[in-house]
Amino acid sequence: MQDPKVIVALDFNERARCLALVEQLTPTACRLKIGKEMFTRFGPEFVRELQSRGFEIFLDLKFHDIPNTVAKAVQAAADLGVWMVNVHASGGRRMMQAAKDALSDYPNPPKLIAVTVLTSMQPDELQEVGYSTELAQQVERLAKLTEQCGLDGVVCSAQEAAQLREYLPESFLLVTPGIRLSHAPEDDQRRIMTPTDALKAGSSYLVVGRPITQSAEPLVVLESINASLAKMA
Ligand SMILES: O=C(O)c1cc(=O)[nH]c(=O)n1[C@@H]1O[C@H](COP(=O)(O)O)[C@@H](O)[C@H]1O
Repeated sequence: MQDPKVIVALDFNERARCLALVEQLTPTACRLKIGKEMFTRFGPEFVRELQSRGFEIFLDLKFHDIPNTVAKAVQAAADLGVWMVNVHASGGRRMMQAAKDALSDYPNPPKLIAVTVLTSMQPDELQEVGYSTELAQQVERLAKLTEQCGLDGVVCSAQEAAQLREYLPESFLLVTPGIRLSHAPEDDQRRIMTPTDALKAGSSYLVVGRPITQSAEPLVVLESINASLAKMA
């Protein structure tokens, strides 16, 4: 597969257990995501270890800080040679532009994307933290702002993908976590969708964690997702 659609979210507290899973996967079948848990425990060295096995890495640290701090953090991610890195769109225009500008001198910069509204959030929780906008409207607002700032795409739930695709070009990446196979538990996710529905709705990449990592047969699950997506091509 030239451009695998699945990004496997590696959220483990043990390096060895994580590597035992990674050994079953191949860079042609998926990319890998390292997030806050593993990066805080095992640091950049672990990212390099996975890269040395040929995997492209989405460094999911969701930077959200003052523009200068986020710009420097994004440069640190670029120096690490990751494929993708993210910030929170709610950090605002100046923060996102600073992050984008910080990558301008890199010949092959990571894809820079922004989180709109976390896929674990549901409408009442958004209201509770002070947003009076409808959830889908808030996603749309932040996606438009992200595009205006020149970033490569957004993280959103696949439930919003079709709506966003109405005015965002194919080249603008919609990276969608909250992917669940039918009948699987939603866990702490709230806005979920199956892999094929997500792709149909316009997702560019699917972030899949527990449905693969907690499965007794992770490779079988990954291969069956890839096969179902391939059928749609
Ligand atoms: O940026 C992300 O990757 C992300 C954004 C979001 O809105 N929701 C979300 O679940 N994620 C990440 O995607 C992964 C989803 O994992 P599972 O719920 O196990 O499939 C986790 O590593 C989350 O940190």
